[in-house]
Amino acid sequence: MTYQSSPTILPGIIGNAASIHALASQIGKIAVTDCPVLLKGETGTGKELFANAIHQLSDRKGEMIAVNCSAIPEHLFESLLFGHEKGAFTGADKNHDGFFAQAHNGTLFFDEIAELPLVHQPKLLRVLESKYFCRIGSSEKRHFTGRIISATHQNMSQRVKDKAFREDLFYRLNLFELTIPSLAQRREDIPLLVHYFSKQHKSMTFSQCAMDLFKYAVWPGNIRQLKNTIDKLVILADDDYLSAQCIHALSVCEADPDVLSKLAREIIELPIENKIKAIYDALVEAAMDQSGGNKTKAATLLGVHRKVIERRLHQITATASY
Ligand SMILES: Nc1ncnc2c1ncn2[C@@H]1O[C@H](COP(=O)(O)OP(=O)(O)OP(=O)(O)O)[C@@H](O)[C@H]1O
Repeated sequence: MTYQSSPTILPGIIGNAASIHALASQIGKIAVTDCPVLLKGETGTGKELFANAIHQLSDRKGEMIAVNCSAIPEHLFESLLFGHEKGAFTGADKNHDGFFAQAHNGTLFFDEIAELPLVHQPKLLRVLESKYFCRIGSSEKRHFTGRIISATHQNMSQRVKDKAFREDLFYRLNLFELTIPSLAQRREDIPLLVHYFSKQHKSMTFSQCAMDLFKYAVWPGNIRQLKNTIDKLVILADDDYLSAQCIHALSVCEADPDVLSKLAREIIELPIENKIKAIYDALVEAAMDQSGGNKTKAATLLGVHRKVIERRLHQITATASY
């Protein structure tokens, strides 16, 4: 199964699912404004990549500064965000720009925003409302010119209900709230992504069964997990052809137990004239997969002449290449 190109729908983002097109269209309109954006989505769905795309499409001259809110040491919070003056505290031996200054005319990306400790939330709110901040040890007001994008995999409304997140800050951050779909919600993009990630190492061919396995596997880590799986598979592969059997042997991903019923459902939904062809193709692909790509062995498995397999594979390849 080969693909000639991987549609880049936004800078660095691969996808062709309707949900991703809808998101890209919204982002095209939002990116050019100064409005804060809250990106929601499961881990590994690409929230940071989308934040980057928004930054790049915004034409902002400054950099995007990414801050992981769950990893900021409590005692360094103010110094890291606001910066400090030389001599402001023991160890402050020179002036230091914090994240607000570093994101001058750029974007300040707060990853894992739900993890921002309650005690620090009013400090962030104050900058968002006033657009000004002061370095520690100075009363000079500095203008914050960056744009705020934040991201979370948590249910923010629930965090607000639980009093773990301030409601006023939440409403400041989520002027635009965008949800990145999970991989399970955009399974049709899996072949594109598999091809894109494998091509970063070398050109590989995947059997249809291998693709079906990826398409219906369980991906709790979403695109990050898919990428890591493909990286591992391509590095460990003995040649440039990967069958479902090789993937099973390396046990790199967990198959969805419902895979057969999902495939059957897809075939059932096809128009009547395509049903038999789809079953026939699936059988040829399965036989090729089981025989490790050997046409003679695949023909023996199906009880047909080798030429039947060759003809069918030729037709499948002609329609699958795009
Ligand atoms: N649509 C995509 N096209 C290409 N690569 C993608 C896409 N989405 C995600 N990735 C890749 O998947 C990995 C995870 O993406 P990213 O770090 O942006 O996810 P995240 O949602 O921010 O994760 P977390 O919630 O764990 O911080 C990265 O290697 C990224 O390049």
